[in-house]
Order: sequence, then C-alpha cells, then structure tokens
Amino acid sequence: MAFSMKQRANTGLARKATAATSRVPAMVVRAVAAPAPPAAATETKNAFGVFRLSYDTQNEDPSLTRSWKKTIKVAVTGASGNISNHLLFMLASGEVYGKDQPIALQLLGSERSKEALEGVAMELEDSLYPLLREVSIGTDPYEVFGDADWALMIGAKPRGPGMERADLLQQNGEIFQVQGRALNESASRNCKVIVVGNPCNTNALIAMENAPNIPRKNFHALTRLDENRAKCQLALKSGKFYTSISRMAIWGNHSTTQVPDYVNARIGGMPATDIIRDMKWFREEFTPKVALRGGALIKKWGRSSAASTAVSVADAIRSLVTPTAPGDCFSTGVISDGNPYGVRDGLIFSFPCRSKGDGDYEICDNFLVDEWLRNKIRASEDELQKEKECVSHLIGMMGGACSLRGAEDTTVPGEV
Ligand SMILES: NC(=O)c1ccc[n+]([C@@H]2O[C@H](COP(=O)([O-])OP(=O)(O)OC[C@H]3O[C@@H](n4cnc5c(N)ncnc54)[C@H](O)[C@@H]3O)[C@@H](O)[C@H]2O)c1
Repeated sequence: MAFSMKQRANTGLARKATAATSRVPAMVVRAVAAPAPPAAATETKNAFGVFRLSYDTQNEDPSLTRSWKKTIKVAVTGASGNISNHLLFMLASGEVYGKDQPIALQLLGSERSKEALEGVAMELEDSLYPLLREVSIGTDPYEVFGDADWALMIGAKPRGPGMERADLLQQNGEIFQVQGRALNESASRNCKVIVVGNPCNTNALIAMENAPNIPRKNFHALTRLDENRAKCQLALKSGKFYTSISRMAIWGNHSTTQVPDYVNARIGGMPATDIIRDMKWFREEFTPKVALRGGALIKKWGRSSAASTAVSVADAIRSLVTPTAPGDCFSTGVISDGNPYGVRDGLIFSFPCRSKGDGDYEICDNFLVDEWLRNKIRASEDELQKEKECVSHLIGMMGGACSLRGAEDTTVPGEV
C-alpha cells in the first residue's frame, strides 16, 4: 500500500488560525493572537498537522476502491484518552460507518496530551487500515473541526477531589462553549455531533447553543451506554439473548436520575413485564442497577468504563446511519423542542428515537408513559433544568441561578 506522510502547509494553518482568533476562544488566542515570539510560533505550527497521512489513491487497485463512497471527515476530541483508545480503531476499521466508507480522522487533544496524541496517530498509521485515508492531529478546535461531517466530543476534564457537580458543569462547560463556537465556524453545516464528555447532556446543550449555524437537531448526548447496560440486565434476568430485547429506552439525563424504561421494553416481542413477572425487581433492582452501573464498575476496576463506552458510541453512530428495525428504537439525548411527551423545550433529553439511516432521526411518539414513568421523567427533567440554569452564562441566557451547589450528587462517583 502506498502512502505518504506530509507536513501540513503552514500558510493554510496561519490563515485559519488568524480568522479564528478574531472570533473568540482563549485556547486559540493563546496560540496565535499576540505578536508571538518565535518559539510560540513554532509551537503553534507543530501543534497541528504533525501527522497528515494521505494514501496515494492514483495507483490503487480500482477493484478495491471503485465501490467506495466519498470520504467523510470525523473529528474526535479527547483523542488520546481511554475511550478514544478503543473507539478510533473501530472507526478506522470500517465497522462503524461501513466497509465501503473511507474516513479522515481529525483528532483534537489538549496542550497536555500533545505528545500522547502523536503516539495515537502513530498507532493508527501502523494499523494499515485501508479505509483510513487521512489522520490529522491538533490542539486548535477551529482547525481540527474543519469541514467535519461528524464530531465525537469525548474530551473533558475529570472531576477533582472535593469538586461539586456545579464546579464540573462550569469547568467542562467552558470547554464546550469554546468547542461549540469552533464547530459553528469550521464544521460542515450538517455536522452530526455526539457529546460523550460529562456531564454530557448539558455539555451538548452548551455546544449546541454556541453553534447556531448547525441544526439543533444534530446534537446528541450519549445515553446509549445506559441503554446497553439496561439490555444486559434484562438479558441476564430473563435468560434470553440480548438480541431479543427491543424498545429499551432511556429517558432524561445521563446521571443517576436517568430512567431506564421497562414499561415499554420488549423481550422476544413481548412486554418485558410479561416475561419477567416481578415488578419489585424492576423498580427496586433493575432501575438502580442500570443507573449505578458505572460506579459499580469503577469500584471493581478502579477506572471508568472505556471499552463499553466506545462500543456504545459506535452503536449510537450506527443507529443513525442504518435504518431502525420496525417497532424498535434507540436512546439518545437530543433537543427536547416540540417533543410529544410534554418535556419542556430547550433541554438535551434522552428519548426513544428511530432513524431512516440517513444520519437524521425522529423521536418515537408511541411510547406509553404511565404514572411511575412520568414521575421519574419529571425528576430527571427538573435536574436538567437546574443544570441549564447553572450554565446560563455559557449559553447566552440571562438570570439563571445555580441551585445545584450543595445539592444531592446525582452523578455516578468517578464517572465524571
Ligand atoms: N456519556 C457516557 O456514557 C460516558 C461514559 C463514560 C465516560 N464518559 C465521559 O467521557 C469523558 C472521557 O472519558 P475518558 O475515560 O476517555 O477520559 P480520559 O481522561 O482518559 O480522556 C480524556 C481526554 O480528554 C482530553 N481533554 C481534556 N480537555 C480537553 C479539551 N479541552 N480538548 C480536547 N481534549 C481534552 C484529556 O487530555 C484526555 O486525554 C469523561 O468526561 C467521562 O466522564 C461518558
């Protein structure tokens, strides 16, 4: 296989970075705004495009590439972190977007993870994936999101000792404000965005509100891991294989207020409650087990889920690029505007959704919401509203007061 590794042209970088500077972010400004001393200029130059791997398609066997689609650009943040360490190789292998879908990976890291990011690029190069047409790395989101068709936003800071949820919302919220603006400026106008970094619902809201040029519908918060965990518990309890489980929806926030919906779940096409005839188990074991699964894993393993999270990101993408089976659904946190369940507008809220496989989706409108479900959904909605008020200054909203300070912590310990 022929390929070449090229240093990126400096002129293009300088042009874009300067344009970005005039528009805001501290991250970018630091790198290029002021008349920079020579050392800083060199650093900026090297911070992006150290690796740019492009295969020479001219001399390739056309029988291999003739049926391939147009290359898509996938930006990934937190690209040298634990989740990405699994996900990037799944993306490059073709098992997510399809075996006829070439991709370009555009990887964003933080200043601290620059070296590690180079290591990731080297690993990708050495893996010789034919569908991986290009790898580029950087620390400037305006550059890295350039023309991205997908943005998988995984990078976030972990919660430090003694840090409250409100502090985490602020700290990571600022990252998503900057990156939302960068998406707005640089990404494809129909970029699909999946936010993984926690607190993912509110981070997705912040990114969305800072990216008015991209449709609000295109922003997702990852709740697919919660769905997969719920399916696993139903499979274990019923003794049926997980592929027989359908309509397993997660409602609300990716926190312990999330609502794994056993009311509408099916096992082998039958209501789950007809197969597992134990309402006490559903309410007192199933529901908390799913919501607290992340914390339980950390206790056993000493770190938060990475491989299963990567699998769930892959599942979330596949759910958007392949048609949903008739009657089934997938869970994803999306904008609540105009939803059929009376959840207030303006929140990123997990709903049961379905897709035609064109990258878009609609919220399923035929889920039964009984009183138990309604009360749980309302509690998660209230929590998301409070989170929104805590970050009002990051989304151009006036007058929000953060009532989460000192409140009960509903985030799985160690998950953020
Ligand atoms: N939604 C979910 O279901 C789910 C599940 C598991 C983990 N998570 C969250 O995913 C996030 C990542 O988890 P991980 O295990 O990969 O963490 P990690 O600490 O291994 O990796 C995070 C990476 O992000 C980078 N980073 C930090 N700030 C950045 C910025 N401003 N721009 C770009 N990169 C930046 C860090 O340098 C680090 O390499 C965490 O917030 C975690 O809580 C979400």
